[in-house]
Amino acid sequence: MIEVSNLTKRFGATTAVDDISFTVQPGKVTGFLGPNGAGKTTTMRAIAGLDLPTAGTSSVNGNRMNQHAFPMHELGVLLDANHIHHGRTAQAHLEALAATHGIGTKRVHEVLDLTGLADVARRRAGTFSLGMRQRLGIAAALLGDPASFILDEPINGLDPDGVVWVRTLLRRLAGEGRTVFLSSHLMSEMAQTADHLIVIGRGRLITDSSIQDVLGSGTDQSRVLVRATDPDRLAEALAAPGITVTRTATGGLEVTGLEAAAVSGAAAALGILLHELTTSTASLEEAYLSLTRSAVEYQTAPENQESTP
Ligand SMILES: Nc1ncnc2c1ncn2[C@@H]1O[C@H](COP(=O)(O)OP(=O)(O)OP(=O)(O)O)[C@@H](O)[C@H]1O
Repeated sequence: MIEVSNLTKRFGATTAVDDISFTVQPGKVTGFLGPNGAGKTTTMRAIAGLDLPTAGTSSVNGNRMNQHAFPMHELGVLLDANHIHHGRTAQAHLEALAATHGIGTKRVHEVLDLTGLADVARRRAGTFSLGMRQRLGIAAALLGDPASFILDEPINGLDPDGVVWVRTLLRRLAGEGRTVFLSSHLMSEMAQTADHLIVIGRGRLITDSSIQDVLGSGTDQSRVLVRATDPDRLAEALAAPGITVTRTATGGLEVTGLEAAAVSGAAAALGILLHELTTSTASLEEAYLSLTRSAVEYQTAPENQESTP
């Protein structure tokens, strides 16, 4: 379990993390989201004991990181895949790390196998692609067989096979009862991997909820997409307070405020045939954008925004 209590971190005049508190539960994959500069990396570095907070505390498996005798057995950390000795082979890099904790070569070979790096174990890490460095970083995080993990953008640079592999690995680690905390900007991937989400913006906590709750908060309602033989008559019949019916560019109808069954019932009563009836819920991306709209530090102007003279 990872616990963060009233954590604040300032860099000079910049407050990177502003009095945030949350708990990352074991047995789940928890996603950590926020716009650029929101304070995710700073929070993760503080949890890992790499930076001292200005105020507040964090603990991993019940203790502060600097109180653990063997940190690698408590927390697997991937913060920067480039933080490797480029002249060392992958195997030598892992062996050097393992030696600091009395971990044997057998475990080094196990994690090389687990991360698909066995064939390149004797290549210098400096020649690795970003994806291979990510795998090496994950291998290092796994070395101590820890109960908790923090991973900053672990799928950055991975090919589709690698992305699926990380997803499967993280789900398995959570399934074994471990605590898994990861950041990513890839919403579609987060939606498939995480059970729970912590969202921050400008250093403050915005949301600490299950992924279902976050999805439910993104738009007011689900939408029903309809394709029918007589869309105009159907639209007229569906019109009522609280219900919006709009025409789509391809001649269908998008209905909010009504369940799919009610739409098909109205169509049947009028003898209108339906070619398509689909309920679409908000994507995680929509939900996330709506949650963080006011917390985006580096915002691009909407494409259709007119410039003021
Ligand atoms: N060592 C540092 N010195 C000064 N300012 C820093 C330092 N590290 C982070 N910051 C600032 O703290 C804020 C939070 O940065 P942080 O890297 O934690 O955000 P993030 O959410 O991880 O962003 P991104 O998604 O872009 O990686 C930013 O304004 C950043 O410029």
